[in-house]
Amino acid sequence: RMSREQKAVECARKAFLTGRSKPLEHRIRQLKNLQRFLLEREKEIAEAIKKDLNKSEAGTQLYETLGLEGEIVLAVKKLAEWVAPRPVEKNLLTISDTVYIQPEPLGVVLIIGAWNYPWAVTIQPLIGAIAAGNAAVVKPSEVCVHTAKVMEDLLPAYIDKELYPVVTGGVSETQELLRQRFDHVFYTGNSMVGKLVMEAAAKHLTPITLELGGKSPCYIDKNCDIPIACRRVTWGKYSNCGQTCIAPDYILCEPSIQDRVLEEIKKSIKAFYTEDPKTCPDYGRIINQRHFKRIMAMTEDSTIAIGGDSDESTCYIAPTVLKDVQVNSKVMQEEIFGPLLPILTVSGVDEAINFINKGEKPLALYIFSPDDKVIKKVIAETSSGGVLANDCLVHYSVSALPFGGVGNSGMGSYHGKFSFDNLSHLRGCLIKQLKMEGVNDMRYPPHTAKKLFWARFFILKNPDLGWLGRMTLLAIIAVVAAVVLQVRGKEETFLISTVRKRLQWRCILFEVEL
Ligand SMILES: NC(=O)C1=CN([C@@H]2O[C@H](COP(=O)(O)OP(=O)(O)OC[C@H]3O[C@@H](n4cnc5c(N)ncnc54)[C@H](O)[C@@H]3O)[C@@H](O)[C@H]2O)C=CC1
Ligand SMILES: CCCCCCCCCCCC(=O)O
Repeated sequence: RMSREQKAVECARKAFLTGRSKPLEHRIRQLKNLQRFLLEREKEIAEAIKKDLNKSEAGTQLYETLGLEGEIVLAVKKLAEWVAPRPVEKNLLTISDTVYIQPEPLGVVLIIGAWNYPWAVTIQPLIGAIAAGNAAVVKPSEVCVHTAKVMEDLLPAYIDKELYPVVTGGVSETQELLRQRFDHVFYTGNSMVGKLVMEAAAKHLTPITLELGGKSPCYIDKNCDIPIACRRVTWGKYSNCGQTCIAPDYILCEPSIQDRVLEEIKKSIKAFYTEDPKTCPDYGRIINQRHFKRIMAMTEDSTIAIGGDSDESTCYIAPTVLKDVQVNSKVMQEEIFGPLLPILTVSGVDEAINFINKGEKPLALYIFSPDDKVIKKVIAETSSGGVLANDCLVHYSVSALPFGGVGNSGMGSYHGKFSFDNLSHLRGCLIKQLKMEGVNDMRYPPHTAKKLFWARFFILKNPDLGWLGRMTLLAIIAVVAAVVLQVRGKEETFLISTVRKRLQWRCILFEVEL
């Protein structure tokens, strides 16, 4: 008997094979339906996420649905351009051919979402999958019980439910899905499960995108405007109660500014979340007791400088800052994913860079400095999924930037056109005419030194030399063609003149293209 997961995949595959996901009009209609869903179901979305994560309605819009709407609007506007053939530069050998990249759908994509921004990380890949003409099986995180239910119950009323089925469930259902054959798996979540996803996908040689996490460092230079830096870091850290994949995980700064940093973070916490964050509607909760216990255990061997209060029954942990934290302390052993902000002191930017480079490549890296040289030095001497100077999180909202990790923080990227390209096959296409066979002589056996000489010339020369360069080169081609063709009779002389004329035409066409 087929499992529910198998049935969903088979249904999506069957729908994909009808070809209806491919026409541009279909993709745009589905994207607009998705946008309508976000607007018409705003209330249900907000209520569910309030129950799951204690997010306020404004917070849900600001951090989740606004970004999704922006991505839909962009995809609808740009889709005709994205799906169109992309002409590429040619070498002399292919100068008279049509050479281009044709993006084509991959097939059926599996989207496995995480719980922390359950709409953003589940629907954003779906936007890419629809735009690229794929079918997609959507698996929201079971950890956000109410949100998963809204997705399962309401989404099918808006978008093609056969092409884009929602499958809910936990670990065993996800494992059952992963046993099926997909054309791409897009996973968001922790690195440990990321490895299991990769292993399962390897069995079918299925390409994957892994949007993972890690410890994103934040270096604060002693010369920067500390109140402003700390305000931005406080926002980046405590939004969604620290449960953000790109939250600054820890601060690196010189000992001389640690107290000022503490003072300013304290002021910002108060300004954002009042004296009593527990009663503030903009301050979230830890997703469940397992994570609550995990986070609280991290504070055990460090000094709490700010916050530290907690309430297990409501999964509340106050915005907390730990000072003079040691490298081997518990809080530095794994991604915190909660409202703890450790400060580690370093002697300066060089030590900060060494420290960062000893760890895994992070998803985000933050530098606060007024000095462009310091910023550029950190960028040049480190690696991370994304890097931000003098702010936190906002790179996530720029559709023109690829969002994704590197090394331990993931592979592949998305947002805007990157989502489209990631979930498309970029097919290389070359269309040649059956004429001008003489030009090909240099590649046919018997191979000789002379033919090789001309092959080198034709293959290695890049005709992107401007108008004059191209004219000269095209003239040379005509001469070369004459040599290679080894003119032997009237018939072939005619051929040469045809080649020459054709090349001249090409030349004129090039100018028109310009
Ligand atoms: N790079 C990015 O865009 C993002 C990364 N993250 C990262 O995700 C992590 C937090 O999410 P998680 O707690 O992992 O979310 P989670 O517990 O919701 O798991 C994510 C998905 O994996 C599935 N899953 C869990 N265990 C599994 C198993 N053994 N086999 C197969 N599937 C399984 C779940 O059903 C769920 O759909 C953090 O490390 C965070 O940094 C979170 C959001 C965005
Ligand atoms: C107005 C600025 C909005 C900034 C948006 C930040 C959203 C962060 C979402 C991070 C992704 C994740 O952790 O799932």
